[in-house]
Amino acid sequence: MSNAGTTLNKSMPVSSKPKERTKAKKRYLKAKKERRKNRKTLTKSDTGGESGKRGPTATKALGSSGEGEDEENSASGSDAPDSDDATIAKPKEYQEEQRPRKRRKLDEADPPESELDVHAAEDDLRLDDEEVTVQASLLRPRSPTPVVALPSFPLPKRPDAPSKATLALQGLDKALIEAEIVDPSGLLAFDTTPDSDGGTGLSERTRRRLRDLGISELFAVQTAVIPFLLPPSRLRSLYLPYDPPQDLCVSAPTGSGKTLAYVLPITEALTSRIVTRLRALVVLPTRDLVNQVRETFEAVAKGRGLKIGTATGQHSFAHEQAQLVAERSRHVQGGSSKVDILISTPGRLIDHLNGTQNFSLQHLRYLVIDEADRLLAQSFQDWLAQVLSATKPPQRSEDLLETSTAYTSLLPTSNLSSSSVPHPDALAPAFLHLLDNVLCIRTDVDERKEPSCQKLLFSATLTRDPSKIAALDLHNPKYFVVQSQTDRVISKEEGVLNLVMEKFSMPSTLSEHMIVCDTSEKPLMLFYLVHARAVTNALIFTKSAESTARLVRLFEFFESAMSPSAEQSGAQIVAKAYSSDLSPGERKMILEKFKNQEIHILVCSDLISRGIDISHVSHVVSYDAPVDIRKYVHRVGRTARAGRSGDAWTLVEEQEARHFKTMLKGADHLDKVKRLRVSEKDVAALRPTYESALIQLKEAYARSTS
Ligand SMILES: Nc1ncnc2c1ncn2[C@@H]1O[C@H](COP(=O)(O)OP(=O)(O)OP(=O)(O)O)[C@@H](O)[C@H]1O
Repeated sequence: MSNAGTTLNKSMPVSSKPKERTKAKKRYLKAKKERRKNRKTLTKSDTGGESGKRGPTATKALGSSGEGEDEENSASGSDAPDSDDATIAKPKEYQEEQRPRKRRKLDEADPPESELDVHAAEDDLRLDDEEVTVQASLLRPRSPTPVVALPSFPLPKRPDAPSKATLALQGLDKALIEAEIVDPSGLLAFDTTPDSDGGTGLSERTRRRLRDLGISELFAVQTAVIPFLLPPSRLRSLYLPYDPPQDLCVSAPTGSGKTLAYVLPITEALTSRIVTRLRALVVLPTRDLVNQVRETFEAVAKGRGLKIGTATGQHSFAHEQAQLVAERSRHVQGGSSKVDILISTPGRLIDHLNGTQNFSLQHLRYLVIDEADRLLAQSFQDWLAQVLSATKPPQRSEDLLETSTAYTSLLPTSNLSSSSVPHPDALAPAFLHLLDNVLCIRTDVDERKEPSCQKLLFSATLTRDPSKIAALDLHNPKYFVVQSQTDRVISKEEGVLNLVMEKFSMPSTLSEHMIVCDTSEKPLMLFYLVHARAVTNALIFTKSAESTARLVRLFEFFESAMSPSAEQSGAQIVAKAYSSDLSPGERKMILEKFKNQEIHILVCSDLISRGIDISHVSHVVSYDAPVDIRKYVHRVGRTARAGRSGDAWTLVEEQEARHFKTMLKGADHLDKVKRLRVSEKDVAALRPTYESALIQLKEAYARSTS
């Protein structure tokens, strides 16, 4: 408004005779009023008062003064328009179009009614602008109530974007998200006093036994798992038909003590058993591991009277049957077992399930799947589904008759002899309803009895593959993830993500190196490591049994040429092959010799890359680089076990370097593997011997093929 006033002031200088002009204005206004009155009277008489029928054309014909009146009405508010003028109201856009430019400019500044009139007579009259402005502000309608600012709606608050970790955790199994992250440095020392178990959950007897074995503290994974598996003694019960136990998944680095984490609680829990039944089954991928775990069980359970058996195919099937089952002449519904604990490979286990009378898993309290990711990837005879179904009673029918036939129909026909005798005490609680000759009358309050089998999964590279995990049908599983926190304390989310993203934890005492070299130089690099870097007490991994045998022969030629006198004096470095080409007996003997340090270097395929625990292994060499991170983790994990230090070396061919580095990078591990550059100067002294050993090897192969 003030702007408009200023504009007027400049463009219309005030006249020298204001008084006479004011009178003239009054006269003009009066005349104008008269004219308007007359015109209205005329219009009414013309239209007979039907102003509503007037169109825009008629309105236009009224001339400029009429138009001004329209604006006057609109300015006075649309709520109570003068009835006549309202009828000729035109759309705003239309009015805008008709107005002269100058008028429009003033309108924009919201002129008062009186001002409009003044402009209508602008050619004749010059008004004092300020006077007009004051009048205008006085004429503007005012609200009877004080104007209060309306409360504004609060602006919608944008929620904080979820963190990357939260997004990555979406869709994961709830049990996995709620995993417990365990710090590997958390050791728990214990003593052998009878009054307190020191938080271990172990009996005085077990603690004393551990002391005898040279163990005085529990490792981190054991401090987490043992109390979980051994609740307070009053709650310990072998069968929990109405409250089946929570299953368990454990991911912990290699050499962190996972075996004792299940051997100790199983031994402790089964010590109180009265009748021998097959109550613990440990499944492992190889015979060597079965033998190793058996030794651990025997060491811990010494003097407890627990019977421990193995099934690996190392002995004849009939021999194993005789070792495992007591009653084989007639069918016993509850099964018959000579062992409390069975350690087996999956293949042989299936053989016994299908072919050994009275071999039953219905009493199973613990089902341990060690190296779980490897075993779950193994679909041999659908072993897992068969084992799981053997732990459960056959589908229960509401009709007793049906259930008993349902069960018998599942049994091999050879089992259904007329001498089949039910032994009520031999049946597991969840199987009791299957008794042929016991009439049970069900009521509505009967609760379903569940099998009490608790599944325990262990690995350093636990899978989170949902399809594999789903096949296990886990019951309310509890996850423990042991992860190195050397740099900083990691959050629970991070811990779970590391597991999901396969960023596996390695022993903190492990040093890792890689040598990138030409393929033809790999044997020379190995000899360099043995002679210049004192790499003995070592496991050397190759990609196949064939390359294992060839490398051992080359090594022998090289050593003989390198120090012929050492051979006679017995100071030579001894390398032997360990592969699937050897018989089980030979393998056992070689492994024993290596453990006794009569063999200094064991060249092997991935047959023993998992689980094997040989305490004095101080070096691991991947002669052929591993193709995936799991293989790498398990290979290098044969050293730096149980808190000891160790070195891992990987010989990477130039064309493999990119893949190897990408693999390590994907596991967030590239910076941990130091590159060792071996120059020609470093190997110069070894080269002539190496070349002569190569010639000898060629000749030896030529002889054997001719
Ligand atoms: N509390 C302990 N105190 C001392 N030594 C222990 C303890 N627990 C386990 N060990 C030893 O640590 C070594 C490694 O244990 P174990 O073989 O159970 O490791 P692991 O976690 O199963 O490794 P992998 O994943 O390679 O199979 C074994 O020699 C075992 O005897």
